[in-house]
Amino acid sequence: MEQRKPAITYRHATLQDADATLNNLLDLVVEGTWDWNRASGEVVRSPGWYRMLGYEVGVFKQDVFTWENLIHPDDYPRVMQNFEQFTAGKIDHYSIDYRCKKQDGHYLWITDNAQIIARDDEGVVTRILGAHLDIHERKTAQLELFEQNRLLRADNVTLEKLITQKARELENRNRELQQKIEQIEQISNTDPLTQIPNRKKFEEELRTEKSRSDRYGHELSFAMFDIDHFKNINDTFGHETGDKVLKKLAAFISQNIRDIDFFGRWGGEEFVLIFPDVPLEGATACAEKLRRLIAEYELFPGFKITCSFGVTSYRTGDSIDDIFSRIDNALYVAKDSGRDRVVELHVEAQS
Ligand SMILES: Nc1nc2c(ncn2[C@@H]2O[C@H](COP(=O)(O)OP(=O)(O)OP(=O)(O)O)[C@@H](O)[C@H]2O)c(=O)[nH]1
Repeated sequence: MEQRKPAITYRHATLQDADATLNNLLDLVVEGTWDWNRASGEVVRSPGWYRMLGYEVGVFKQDVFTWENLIHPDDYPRVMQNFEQFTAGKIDHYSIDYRCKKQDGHYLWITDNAQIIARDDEGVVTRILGAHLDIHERKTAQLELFEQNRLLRADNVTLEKLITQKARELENRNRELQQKIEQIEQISNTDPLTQIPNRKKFEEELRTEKSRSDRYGHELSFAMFDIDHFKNINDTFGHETGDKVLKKLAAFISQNIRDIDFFGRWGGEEFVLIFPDVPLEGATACAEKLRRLIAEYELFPGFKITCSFGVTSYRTGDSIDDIFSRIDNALYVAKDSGRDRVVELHVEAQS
């Protein structure tokens, strides 16, 4: 039978060119190669070998200890035994899965394949070529499956128990997710400076209370207040002090309202209050109490502020714009008539 000649794919003018082709091809088709030479004691490793484990190329000494130090301690005896049997000619093939330490400290499952390519006159191995392949995903999936099968087969673990365990894990995961969702919701509803509800949350709350009032015919009132001459505070003491004033005031108001009242920051130096189940007169009295408390409160030693309030109540069929137009007018009148006062605007006053 005629012998098939190997096809000659490459012709190189120099050995250097041939080396370059070989190295580039190796880097393309195998993830990491190694080449052990007994005479020099060196192990030459390809760039892919370093990259697979996340190390900078060439960072290690080119000796066998580098390799031995990276093998997972649980796999080490098995790998060494296999390697010795291979070099002693007791097994024909060297192909073994084990874990190698990556730069980030985690371990990567690899398959290590090797071939003896030179022996001396006495038959002692003098050169071995090998290649590492990343099998991490496949191996970890396989091990998890083995573990589940093992648990299933174990006398004390029934399928039912395994399902219960998985269900519990899922429950914990769901609880964590729920907590994350609540945290995100909390952040999106809170004013970052004062840590009280923001305008978005206020508008949501307003819609809810409006529907509740429509449904049950409950009274519903609102107040908006604004710090007097706040611009002067910023201009005189600086923006940072202005921020501290806003924070202190927000905390102070929060402590002086009922739990069911809603208090939020509308924006800038304006704040809003919702008084569910309270008629206009009640809201005005509450605003008056707050106005007085603020005027008496020393935010910093010797430092006081005043606020102007606009108050109105809800009339069935009012739109949010109607409510705001009234409350804005009331606040405008409070400012225009000298500040540090509460002005209420009856529904009839608008109609
Ligand atoms: N420090 C600080 N200042 C703010 C913030 N938001 C708005 N301001 C300032 O609040 C000031 C509001 O000024 P004006 O609207 O003129 O009102 P005012 O000086 O309080 O005067 P009246 O309301 O008429 O009594 C502006 O100088 C804004 O820059 C904030 O978050 N921090």
